Amino acid sequence: MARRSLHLFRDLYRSRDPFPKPFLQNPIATLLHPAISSALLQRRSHAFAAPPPPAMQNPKPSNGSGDENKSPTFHSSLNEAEVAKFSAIAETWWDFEGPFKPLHLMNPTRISFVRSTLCRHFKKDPYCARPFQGLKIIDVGCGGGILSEPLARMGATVTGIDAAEKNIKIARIHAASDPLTSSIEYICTTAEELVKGNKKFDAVISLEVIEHVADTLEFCKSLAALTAPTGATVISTINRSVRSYATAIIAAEYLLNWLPKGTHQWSRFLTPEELVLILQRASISVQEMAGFVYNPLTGEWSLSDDTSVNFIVFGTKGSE
Ligand SMILES: C[S@@+](CC[C@H](N)C(=O)[O-])C[C@H]1O[C@@H](n2cnc3c(N)ncnc32)[C@H](O)[C@@H]1O
Ligand SMILES: [Mg+2]
Repeated sequence: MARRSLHLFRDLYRSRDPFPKPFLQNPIATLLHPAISSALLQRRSHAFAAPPPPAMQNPKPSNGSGDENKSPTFHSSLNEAEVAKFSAIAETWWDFEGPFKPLHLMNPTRISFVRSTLCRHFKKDPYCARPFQGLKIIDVGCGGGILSEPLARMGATVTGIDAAEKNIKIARIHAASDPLTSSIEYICTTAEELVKGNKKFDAVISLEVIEHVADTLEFCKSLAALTAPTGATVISTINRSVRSYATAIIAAEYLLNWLPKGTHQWSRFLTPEELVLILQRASISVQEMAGFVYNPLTGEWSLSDDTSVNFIVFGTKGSE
């Protein structure tokens, strides 16, 4: 790996492209190069921009006011190849021993972060049964509804959106079996499409999605546009660190077979600093951050200060 890194450095300085693709895929080279973070930000914002999205199967959302044309234009952050990966295994969303087992195991921990940060922000009692009563929350990239359902059980009015129609179908069927979750509105669309309908939510939550989009800045701008002026945005993802290469890719995909091989591309991960900067550019200021750590002895996840692999951020609009 070290030798490969040296070759990549040599190629880097000979190349006209300041960051050739193999360089971006090499963890050691990336960590060693001081300018890599800002270059990656630039590259993610511009060079990786996706082609125009295919027409979604649902009609464009509309608030009926007829002023859709006044809303800002957001380019699609959709990466169709990434969405296809999830569509291919849509039937397994609610198989607790299947490819989404890590998300099921992580769910109580991430819900506890969401619950405490949102309750603090919206001055709700975190100890009552339905602390999110009265809040409109959107789960962007909801998959089969692993997060949407507990949000609804905690009293929120939930909208779940996902770019894959198959995921939405599974989510609808699963939610329909429980009166507490059957009110969830599931739509096959992207955040960018929904922005065109001038929709606003008290909280915009997108967990484990940003590492699968084509343009992180556009994606965050769409999340910001969906967030009400006094609302909150929560995002979780995986850090681009040597540890994440070893655990989230080598161990999870190749040694333990927790995830299908190729689920994640290490170069698409964001460091916490990069995510904070991107959100800042999208007018969201990060107020709280936590890491998730896995205990292999108990098989449980917990919140931690260690953000070296999985982490989650809570932000608010503007400079609040
Ligand atoms: C790793 S799964 C996370 C699912 C869910 N957020 C959770 O944590 O339980 C990523 C999901 O994001 C969806 N997705 C990826 N890019 C998207 C985009 N640009 N817009 C909407 N959904 C997207 C995929 O189809 C997939 O269901
Ligand atoms: Mg992921």
